[in-house]
Amino acid sequence: MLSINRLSKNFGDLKAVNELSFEVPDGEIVGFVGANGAGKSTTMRIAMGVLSASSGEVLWDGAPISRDNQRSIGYMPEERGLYPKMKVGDQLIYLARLHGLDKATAAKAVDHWLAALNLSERKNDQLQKLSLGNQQRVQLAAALVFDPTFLILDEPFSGLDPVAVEVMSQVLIERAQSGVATLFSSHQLDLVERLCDRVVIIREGRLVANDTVANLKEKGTSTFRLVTNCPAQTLEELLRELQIPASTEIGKDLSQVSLTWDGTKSQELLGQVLKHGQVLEYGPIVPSLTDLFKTVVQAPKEEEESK
Ligand SMILES: Nc1ncnc2c1ncn2[C@@H]1O[C@H](COP(=O)(O)OP(=O)(O)OP(=O)(O)O)[C@@H](O)[C@H]1O
Repeated sequence: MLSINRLSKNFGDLKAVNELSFEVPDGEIVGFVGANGAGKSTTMRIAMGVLSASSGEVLWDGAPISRDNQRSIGYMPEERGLYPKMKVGDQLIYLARLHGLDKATAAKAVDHWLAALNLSERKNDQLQKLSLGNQQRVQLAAALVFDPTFLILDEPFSGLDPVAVEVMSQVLIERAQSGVATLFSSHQLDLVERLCDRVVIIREGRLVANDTVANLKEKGTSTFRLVTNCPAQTLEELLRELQIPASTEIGKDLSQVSLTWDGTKSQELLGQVLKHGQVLEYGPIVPSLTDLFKTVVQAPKEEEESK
């Protein structure tokens, strides 16, 4: 398990990471989400020991980062970092050996990951001759080739075509199923929603949400929608009678009325509407992770609220 405990990082006056705490349990994929400059890469760099913290700590299975446990972490840095002129296969073997694999095991692992990421034919090409998307696949192979227990991936999906996204997604799901703890940052919230057990949202270095996608959606569901063929005038009378403040919209063909409201007296309204017509749609509007993210990121900050 990866534990981030009250981690802070200051760059001069800027608090890039501010008392941040969360965990990535074994076998879970945790999505790390935040606007540009929120502090995701800084947190990941500190976790990898590339950058020092101003305060707080990062623990890998209860221990601070060391040469030993660094070997069990697959890292894909934002700035990438492979050798452009080295052949794909050679650098993966080099990395696997660096992480302690013997020659034969390293060669086998490289062939396995190149095949899994559809790169076998590029094994003897220089990295720089590959397209950016394929270079990114090699970066993922580099993070995986020594069979890490943890994965820290900084925007692994950026710039990938849909096929590559699918390949990478499957790889991450399989790794999680075999017990690997994965933290990945991404701005592709549809992917985060699909892949992650848990989502950590940060804003200006601070934690604003740490929950399952399902729980976040449940908490963020505050709007109801009802569509009916009951006459608009009748519906408006019902709303007045029940004192429900709702916005109604009459369909283009005038045969349907839809309304959205905060869910007050939803059952009573449903019962009344059914006496006057058919209910064609009824229920809470479940927000997407993108909607929730916008709400969280655009919400007034606490200090502004308290002014
Ligand atoms: N070495 C540095 N020196 C000074 N400021 C830095 C340094 N590294 C990062 N920052 C600042 O820290 C803040 C957090 O940056 P960071 O790269 O962690 O954000 P991020 O969430 O990864 O953003 P993005 O989604 O754009 O990659 C930003 O304001 C950034 O400008």
